[in-house]
Amino acid sequence: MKNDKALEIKNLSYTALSNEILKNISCSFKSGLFYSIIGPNGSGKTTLLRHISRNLMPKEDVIFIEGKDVNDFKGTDFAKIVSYVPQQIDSSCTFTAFDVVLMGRYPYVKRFEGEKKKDIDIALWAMKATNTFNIKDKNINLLSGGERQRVIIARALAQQGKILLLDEPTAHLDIHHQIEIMDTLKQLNINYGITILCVLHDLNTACEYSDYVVVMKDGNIENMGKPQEVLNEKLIKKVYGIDVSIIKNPVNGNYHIIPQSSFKSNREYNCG
Ligand SMILES: Nc1ncnc2c1ncn2[C@@H]1O[C@H](COP(=O)(O)OP(=O)(O)OP(=O)(O)O)[C@@H](O)[C@H]1O
Repeated sequence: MKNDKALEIKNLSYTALSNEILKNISCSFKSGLFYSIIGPNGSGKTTLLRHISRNLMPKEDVIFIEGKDVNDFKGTDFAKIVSYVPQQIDSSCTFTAFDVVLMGRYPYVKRFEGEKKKDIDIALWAMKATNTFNIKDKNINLLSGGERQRVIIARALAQQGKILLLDEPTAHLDIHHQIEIMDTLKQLNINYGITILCVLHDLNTACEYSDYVVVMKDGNIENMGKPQEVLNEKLIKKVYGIDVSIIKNPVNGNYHIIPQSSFKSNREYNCG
């Protein structure tokens, strides 16, 4: 149901090797909305996603999915709700792209039964949605970084979770595929009501696609809210230490952030 709490975090802290990486984080995410998690390198974004996805098991009574402690889910039940696209992809296997996407169906496949036609159809749908259908028979090792990234996103889609976590999903992609993947994620968010939490570095992409942004700094949530309400010059200076100008995107009227570099090129550009 739209705007119900899909996910709630209460006082999440995490220390590793004496580093306090997450500092008493509390926040909640409404169902069916698109959230971007932004912040400087090392601010704790990946560590936060790894806790939500149970890659780092949180303590009890800290992270709740639809009101239930994530510790209380069986593995396959959790995987039917939450899918995770990590930043680093293990490509040491020798499977085809299609095999990898079909693995996303593992929570639904009963032991000794194998995949059914429905699983295969959903895997093929996920490949079409991510524009990877044409490379379905290729060995995953032979794909480019961007192609592999799209296959991994397809695998997460095939899992059909209500909550999709993505860690820099466009990091290896060219500009065409960046837009294609972000548009696909937004369509899934709108058409299927999937709640999306997506770590992004590009502030303008975050502005374009997100209902809310979560701004992290030094293991804390510095601010959380609608992009145009949160991402002002003062906050960006505080969090990233840079000056920016904010204008209206002349094409669609959206908020657009322009970083101010102190470097001035001698080259002349004819911008016609
Ligand atoms: N297991 C660990 N042991 C020690 N330090 C860690 C561990 N995992 C993460 N860190 C540190 O915690 C901090 C936050 O890391 P994290 O990967 O969550 O940041 P991030 O915001 O995702 O960064 P980036 O934008 O560079 O991907 C970093 O300083 C990192 O070195």
